[in-house]
Amino acid sequence: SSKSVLSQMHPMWLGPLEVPGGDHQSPIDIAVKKAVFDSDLKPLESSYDPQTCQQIWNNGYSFLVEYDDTTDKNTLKGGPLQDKYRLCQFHFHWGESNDWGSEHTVDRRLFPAELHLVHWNSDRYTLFEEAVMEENGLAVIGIFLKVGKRHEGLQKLVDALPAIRHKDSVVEFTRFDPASLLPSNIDDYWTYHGSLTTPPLTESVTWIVMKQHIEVSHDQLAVFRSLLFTSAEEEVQKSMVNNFRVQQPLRGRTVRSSFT
Ligand SMILES: NS(=O)(=O)c1ccc(O)c(NC(=O)NCCc2ccccn2)c1
Ligand SMILES: [Zn+2]
Repeated sequence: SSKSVLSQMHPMWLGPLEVPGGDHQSPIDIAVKKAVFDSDLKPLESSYDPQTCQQIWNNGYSFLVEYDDTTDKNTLKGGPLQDKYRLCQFHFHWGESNDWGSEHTVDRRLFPAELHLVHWNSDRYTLFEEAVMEENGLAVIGIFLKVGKRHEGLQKLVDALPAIRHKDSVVEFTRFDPASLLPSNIDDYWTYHGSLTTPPLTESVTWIVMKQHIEVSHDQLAVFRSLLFTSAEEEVQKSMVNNFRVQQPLRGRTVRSSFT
């Protein structure tokens, strides 16, 4: 799973840190007209097993739904990827209002939230912690959330949030199908090479940002904002909102699109 060394390495997330010398940082603004159509990009192939869903927990920065990634039961391949990647967790970033919250933007347009499905290269590495340090180590699918109709698949997750309000709270969470959160069209996406958007900010991510968003209701998103950054012991409780990083310079990178 993806917790462990990463969270110990950075006890405090002090906001959008600049990484000295990092020129492949994420997130970025996706300028649609500047994206280059690449006909070699294949359709994405994902295969997820809901039975491998294990827990949902608040890590003090977001909430994560974690999967058993000790076998090749949840795989992602195709698209821009040369190898097979294994899902380890998914999480979200969101704002205090519906006007902002996403990490990536499209022609500077902000969305109220963004879902990240985190996969690591199981053809070349044996652990997430290894892959996170390598250039071709991770593949993260980014999906924008818009406020609209209620998302039936999301509700099971929303109902679990009150049990993990505080930092470091964990509850068992089973039989959740991550595919239920994918938009109907996963063939249209942008892809570029970038980084984790939180410490350690390593430049190990092949980003795959979906053109089609998913819709969630205002009330569902409001439950995200009821989470807390702080642990139960802390006197001052802080709402978990605005847990996104600001857009980073493109530094000459090309964003490719799988569609014209
Ligand atoms: N947001 S992201 O780029 O998809 C991503 C994916 C997998 C990850 O492990 C991380 N980062 C991560 O887990 N960092 C350790 C916990 C932490 C530390 C500081 C701020 C936020 N989160 C970010
Ligand atoms: Zn993320």
